[in-house]
Amino acid sequence: METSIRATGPSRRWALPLAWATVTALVIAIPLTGMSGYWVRQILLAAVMALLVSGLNLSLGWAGELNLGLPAMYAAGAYVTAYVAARHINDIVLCLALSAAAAVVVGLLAGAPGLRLGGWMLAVCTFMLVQLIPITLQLIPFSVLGGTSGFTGIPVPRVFGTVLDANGFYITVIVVTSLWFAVYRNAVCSPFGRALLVLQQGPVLAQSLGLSRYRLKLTTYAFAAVPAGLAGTLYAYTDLFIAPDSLGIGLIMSLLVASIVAGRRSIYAVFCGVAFVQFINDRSTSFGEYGDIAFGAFLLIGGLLFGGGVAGLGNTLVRRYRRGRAAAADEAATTGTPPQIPAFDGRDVRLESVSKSFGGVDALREVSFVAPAGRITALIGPNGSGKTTTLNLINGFHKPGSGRVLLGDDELTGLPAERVARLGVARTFQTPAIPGEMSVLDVVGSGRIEAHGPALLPVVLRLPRYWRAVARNRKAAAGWLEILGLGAIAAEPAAAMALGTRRMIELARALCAGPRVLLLDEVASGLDPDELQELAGVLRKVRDAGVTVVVVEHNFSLVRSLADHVVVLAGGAVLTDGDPREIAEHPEVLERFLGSGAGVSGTTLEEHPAPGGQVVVAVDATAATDGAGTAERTSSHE
Ligand SMILES: Nc1ncnc2c1ncn2[C@@H]1O[C@H](COP(=O)(O)OP(=O)(O)OP(=O)(O)O)[C@@H](O)[C@H]1O
Repeated sequence: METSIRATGPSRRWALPLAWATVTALVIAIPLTGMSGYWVRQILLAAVMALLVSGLNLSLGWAGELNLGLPAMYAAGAYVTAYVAARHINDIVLCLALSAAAAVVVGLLAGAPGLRLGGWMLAVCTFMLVQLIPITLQLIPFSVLGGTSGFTGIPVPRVFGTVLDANGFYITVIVVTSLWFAVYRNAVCSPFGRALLVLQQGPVLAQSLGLSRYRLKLTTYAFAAVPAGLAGTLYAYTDLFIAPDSLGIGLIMSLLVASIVAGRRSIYAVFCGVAFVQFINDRSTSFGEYGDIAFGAFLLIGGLLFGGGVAGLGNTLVRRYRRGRAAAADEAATTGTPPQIPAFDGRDVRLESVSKSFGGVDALREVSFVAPAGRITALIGPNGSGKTTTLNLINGFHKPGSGRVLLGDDELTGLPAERVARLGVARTFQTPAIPGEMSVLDVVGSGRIEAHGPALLPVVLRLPRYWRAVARNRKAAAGWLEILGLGAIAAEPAAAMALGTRRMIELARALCAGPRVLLLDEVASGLDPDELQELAGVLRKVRDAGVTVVVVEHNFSLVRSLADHVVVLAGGAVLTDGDPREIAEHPEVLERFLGSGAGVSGTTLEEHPAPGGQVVVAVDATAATDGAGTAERTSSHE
C-alpha cells in the first residue's frame, strides 16, 4: 500500500514497473538455462494458479466476501477458449478477451444476488455454482463440450495467425500473468483499494463517505473474475485438454491455502503461496487420498496462526524500516506555514416536524429547527434525548417516520446515506471509525475518494488523470493535517493512534471532503485541554470559511465559547433553542440538566471542564429546596 506522505515523483513512479519488468524478463529467460520440461511446466501451472489466487484475494481479502465460485469462472474461461479455438477462430488474444468476459458474466450471475444478500449467502450461491459445473456439462450435447469426460482436440495456440511453439506459449503465459499482476497491484494500491479498506471497516463509514457498498463490492467481484477467465484460457492451451474434475471444490481448497500462506491481501507474495501449494500437491501423492485432509487441516491451523501470511510479515518489516525515514521526511515537510482554509459553500439544514421511533421508543417527536449556513449549531441535551438520532436523520442513516429534512432547498428525507454524503454532508462518529492498515494521510484522503477519486480504468493503467487526481488529493489531505497540527504523523498507522488523535483524524477526513455541512458527534470527548483549544480554533475557522457545523456536545464550556446557536433536546423533543447565553440562563434547561429531583430553580449556570474530560456543572442554588448552599453535580460524558 502507498502510505507515505512523500510525493511520488516521476523517478519513483518508474522504479516499481522497472523492477517488475526485470523480474518478468528473468522468468522468461528461465527455459534458456536448460531447465527440464518438468520445471517449466510447474512454472506455467504456478502462473495459472497465481492468477486464480489473485482473484480470490480481490474478493476475499479486499472486498471481504468469500467467493467460492472461482472454479466456475475458471471453467467458463477454459470452455470458451476450447470451443472458440477448436470450432471457430484459434487466436490466443481473442480467447483471452472472450474468456475474461465470460468469467465476468458467470461471476455476476452468481454474485449479484449473493452480494445483495451479503455474508454467507454469497459463499452459498457461489458454492452452488461450482456444483453446477458437472450438471451443466451433462446437459450440453457431448459433441459440443465433451461432457464430463473432458474437452479434447484443442489446437495449439496461435497469435494473429502465427503458431505459438512451446517457448512462445511460455512467454505468453508469463507476460499475461505479469501484466495482470501490474493491473491488480495498481488497482489495490490506489484510492480504489483504500475505498475497499474503508468498506471493511464497516458499511456505516463507507456510506458516510458517499461510497456505495453494493456497487463497490460488485465492481470488485467482477474485477476478480477477470484473472479467473484469463487462467481458464491459459489452462486450456497448456494441455490442449480440459479435465472437468480439476475444476471442482478441491481447486478452491488449494486456492484458499495459497491465499492464507501468501496473505489474503497480498500481491507479489501470491507466488510464495502458490509455490507452497504446488510443493504440497507434489508431495501429497505420497499421502494418496489423505492430501485433501492435509489441506483441510492446514486451512484450520493456517487461518488461526498466519493472520497476514508472508505478505503480512514482509509489510511489518518494511514498515519498521520505513518509519524512521518517513519521520525525518515528514519533519521537514511540517516546518512550513499551514495552508489557508479553502472557502466552503455551506447550506442551511432544516428539520420540519421530524419524528422517529424505534419499536416502541419515541426517539424524536416533532423536532423542528434550522441550523443556519455558515454557523455553528450545538445540539445539547441529557443522555438519550435524541441528539445522535438527529444527526443520523440528517445524514441519512435513519429515515424519519414523519416530517422533512432539507439541505438548502434540496430534500434529503429518505435519501440513502451515500447520496446525502455526495450532496455535501460529512460527519464524525461518537466512536471514531478508522480503518486498519491505513496511514493517517490515507485515512484523511479517503474523505475525497468518492467525489475526487479517479475511475478504475485510469487507476489500473496509471493514466495522467490518475496521477493528477492523486497529487490533488494528497495535497488536500496533507493540507488538512497541517491545519489540524497532525502533519508529523501523516505516515503513521491511523488506527493505532490515541482516542483524541483519532477524533482529530476523523475531523480532518470530514473536512477534506469539502463539505457543505459538517456533523460532529461528541468530537471533543477524549481531547486534552490543548487539543480542545486547537479544535475550537479550527471549528471557528471552518465556520468562518462557510461550513454549516452541527455539533452534538456535552461540554458546555466548549458549546458556550463556540456555538452561535444552541438547540436543547429533552425526551426526543426540542425544549428550547437560542444563543448560548439565553440557553445558559434558561430555567427549564437548568432543571432538566440537573434533574427535577434536585429541586433546583437555578439562577445562573457556571460550568468548567474537570480533569478527565468531565463537565462539572455548578449551580448557584440558593433557592434550592434542600437548603444547601451550592449544589455540584457531575455528568460524565466519556
Ligand atoms: N437504533 C436504535 N434502536 C433502538 N433504539 C434506539 C436506536 N437509536 C437510538 N435509540 C433510542 O433512541 C433514544 C435516543 O437515542 P440517541 O442515541 O439519539 O440519544 P443521545 O441524546 O444521542 O444520547 P447520548 O448522549 O447518550 O449519546 C434512546 O432512547 C435510544 O435508546
